[in-house]
Amino acid sequence: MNDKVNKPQNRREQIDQIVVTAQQMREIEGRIFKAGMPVAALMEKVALRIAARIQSLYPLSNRMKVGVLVGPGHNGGDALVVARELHFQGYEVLIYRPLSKIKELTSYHSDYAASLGIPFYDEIEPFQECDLIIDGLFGFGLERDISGNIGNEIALLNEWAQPIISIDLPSGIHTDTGAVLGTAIRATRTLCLGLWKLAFLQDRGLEYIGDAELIDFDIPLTDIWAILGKPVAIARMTKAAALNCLPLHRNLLTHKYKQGHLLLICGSKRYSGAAILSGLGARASGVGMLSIAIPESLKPLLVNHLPDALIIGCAETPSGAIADLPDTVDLSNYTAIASGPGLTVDAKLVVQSVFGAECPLILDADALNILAQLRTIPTLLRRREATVLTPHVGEFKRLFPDSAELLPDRISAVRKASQLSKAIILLKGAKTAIADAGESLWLIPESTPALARGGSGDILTGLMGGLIAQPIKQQESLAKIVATAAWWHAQAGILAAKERSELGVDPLTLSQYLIRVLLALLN
Ligand SMILES: NC(=O)C1=CN([C@@H]2O[C@H](COP(=O)(O)OP(=O)(O)OC[C@H]3O[C@@H](n4cnc5c(N)ncnc54)[C@H](O)[C@@H]3O)[C@@H](O)[C@H]2O)[C@@H](O)CC1
Ligand SMILES: Nc1ncnc2c1ncn2[C@@H]1O[C@H](COP(=O)(O)OP(=O)(O)O)[C@@H](O)[C@H]1O
Ligand SMILES: [K+]
Repeated sequence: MNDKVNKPQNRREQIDQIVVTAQQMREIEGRIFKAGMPVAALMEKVALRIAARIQSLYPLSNRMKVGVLVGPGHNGGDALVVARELHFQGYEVLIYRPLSKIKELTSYHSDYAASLGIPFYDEIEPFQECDLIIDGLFGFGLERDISGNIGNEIALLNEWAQPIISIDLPSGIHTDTGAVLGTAIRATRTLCLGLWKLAFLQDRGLEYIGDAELIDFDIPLTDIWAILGKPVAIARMTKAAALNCLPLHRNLLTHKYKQGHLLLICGSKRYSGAAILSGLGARASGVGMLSIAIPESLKPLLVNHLPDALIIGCAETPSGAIADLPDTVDLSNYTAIASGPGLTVDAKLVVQSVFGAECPLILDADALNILAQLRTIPTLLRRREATVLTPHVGEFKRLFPDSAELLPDRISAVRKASQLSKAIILLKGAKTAIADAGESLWLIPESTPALARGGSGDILTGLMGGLIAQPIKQQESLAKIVATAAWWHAQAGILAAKERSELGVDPLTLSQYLIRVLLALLN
């Protein structure tokens, strides 16, 4: 079983971890062309794979009318090759080509398609009859807003019911930020070509991208590393990447204190459930020892739910928040501390008291609000050990008002905040992003809106604390372990949603699916 964990990654596993900007994609392609690959040959190869995929998704039935939207660049060129192939396979094809000034290679394909008798149109109206639309208007070459008539025609097209497959990117979506440039195609599915573009990992463009899949066209890994460096600065957290950071196999001679000791500081009279949920998340991590500091009056409740945890009753403020940790607590006993869920901002003293701890510190929820009151950046810069912050966008804005100006470009915003504060920051969302002070950036590519539910973040805090507390392979960075926790959490959500529907993923259920994610990996 250990062999499974240590096995070298195959090409597809490596490709799946890579994310590029438009500029990087251009440079990588540039190397391929410079090495001798003809541009036309590459276009043919890519487009044949796209055509094959489209045929498997939409097999030819008696009547299948396909509308192909063709832009002025090589995205349009790809679309024309697809149009030609589908025509030869017996699909009824029509082409919308709104711009007459087009690149040379694209114009050759355009001439040939026309010579075959495929009809061309410069208005969208006739395409309402189509069973399927293929969007090859713009790919990663789109630099300015789509304007004028094309914009209006896209808006009209978006109101129709037939499926739309976008080639490379939905036309109108910015390759790096996911922003809508004027108007954009709302695709049912997008076939991303060669390497994942950044837009697929930004929340903003997701509603336009639809289902996303990668069409590999054998870009040599050496050309990728030559442009991106190795290890890459921005990576997608996939199963293959997570494998090394999960505590799947224990040392035979281990004992409980060797498996990490997490201190969770959470809960208040007002929010007692948050303490339970964080505790359940931590328990699922398999951490050797779990201590939970909570207001004294919650002790019976916590013992009831987590009999395995060491419950530390703390003095309470008049509002029922933790006033301070008891003198008997020695912070040097823990391998990680996680604080925040359910604390309320009245627990200011206790949050302040853990800043001096010499182990990784994870701050979430109210601990983040308290941090913002204490002045985020100077406070974090005084920390000697690593700090991990797990804000959602609202908390992020309170913590880092200056970096938040970069929103909705979440990736740039989280990276800047991390550089300024030297903390590892996990910005929650549909595509959660984890930045490590400019060192690395991890993105969680798969998740489910089923997780958008009060309390699911509390599970994540406990799980992450428990994972960080454990002895993970030394060469793995803390940011990668944080990203692994987020991956694990998201996978549990996906699995639970599959079996119980998106409404069936309450946080308690979510905590029970965490272990099933590991079981699936082991089997
Ligand atoms: N070389 C090849 O054959 C390959 C082609 N690929 C395809 O090529 C695409 C990139 O091709 P290009 O660099 O030609 O770029 P695009 O086809 O994405 O579009 C750029 C073209 O649109 C024009 N343009 C940009 N913004 C506009 C606007 N707002 N209104 C009107 N015109 C505008 C530009 O002047 C340029 O002619 C990829 O997305 C992909 O589909 C690659 O993925 C694979 C290899
Ligand atoms: N639309 C979505 N798609 C996928 N995951 C989501 C979505 N919305 C929220 N999440 C995830 O759900 C969790 C919510 O956490 P948080 O906002 O802290 O909630 P709470 O504090 O109530 O527990 C985060 O892990 C976040 O990434
Ligand atoms: K496109």
